[in-house]
Amino acid sequence: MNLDDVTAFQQIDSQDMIGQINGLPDQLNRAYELGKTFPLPEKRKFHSVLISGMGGSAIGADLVASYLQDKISLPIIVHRDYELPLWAGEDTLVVASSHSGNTEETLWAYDQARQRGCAIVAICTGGKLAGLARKDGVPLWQFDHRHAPRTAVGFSFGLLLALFEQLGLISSVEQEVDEAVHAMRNVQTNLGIDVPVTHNPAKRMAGQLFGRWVVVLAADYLAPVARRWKGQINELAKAWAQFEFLPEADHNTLAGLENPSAMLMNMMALFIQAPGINSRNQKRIELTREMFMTQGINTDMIVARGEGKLAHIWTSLLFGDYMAYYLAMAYGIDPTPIPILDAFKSEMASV
Ligand SMILES: O=P(O)(O)OC[C@H]1O[C@](O)(CO)[C@@H](O)[C@@H]1O
Repeated sequence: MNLDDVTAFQQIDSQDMIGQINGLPDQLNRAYELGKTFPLPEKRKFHSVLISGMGGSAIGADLVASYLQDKISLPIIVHRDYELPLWAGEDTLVVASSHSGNTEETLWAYDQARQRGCAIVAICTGGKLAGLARKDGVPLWQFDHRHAPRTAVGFSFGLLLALFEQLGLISSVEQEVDEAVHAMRNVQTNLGIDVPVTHNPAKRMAGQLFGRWVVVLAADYLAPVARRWKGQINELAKAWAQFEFLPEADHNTLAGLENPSAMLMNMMALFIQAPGINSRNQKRIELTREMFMTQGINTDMIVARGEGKLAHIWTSLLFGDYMAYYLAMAYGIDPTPIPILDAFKSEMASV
């Protein structure tokens, strides 16, 4: 597929996924402002925050947790499962985050949080979770968004940020949000569908990844961005990908670069770098990449843009979203429907 053939894109992309990706800076801004208008739980003093969600509704929580690691004194745990940990109790704020409001793991966690007397906030577009929150008098943060949950990452992130601010758990990050939005708009000028391959790094990278096994590596506050890249490659391009976090990967993954050699020769390792991450981790990224190359593995580096952490997170995330979109186009695959995940959900609902 010619990655400059915009007419062919329009035929494949049945539900305007590219429109959603283009709209992410506005979405982030809107969500952050909207979150400042929503109701809070009565209790305001917590020892911990647990955010329950899956897939596209969990990744925003990962990003918030790592962005706030040096800004908040409470632990934030992202929970992608049914049973809540024993420590979750009356001093825990549980945020149930589900775009559809119908994800069974999140509804299960919501139910347990109610039984344990946790303070709860429900974030969703509707569904069962909205109904339960209304019935139970739980603060309901309902937003309007009619596309796939993974395209609502600006909402799942921006609403949580506003929640923490409203609760007084962090000081205002408005300036950083503005800077991130500005930096995203800047990088978009090189990433859009009208920008030809010769000037478009996301298209070029998609060309490199076509037919390859992909691993994305990152450290520090960019670790969840590697996870987002992996999820977007899976769900948009219907392609295999994995993520690895540094420094941990230097203590095991590196040792696995020998076998099976045929598969490793078909691998592409992507490293996400930024000037704001711990200087030892920056060094590790360079050295780890060198080790991969010495083993004969193809690599590439993505350098986050903008000044602050939030801009780094969002510019590198946005690059990944465009790249995954172009990879879907290269494979000739509609990036929005995820039939196998839907079929699996129905199967689970029937047993
Ligand atoms: O945000 P929801 O509606 O809870 O869905 C969670 C995840 O489930 C999926 O629909 C697939 O199972 C993902 O696309 C989504 O991110």
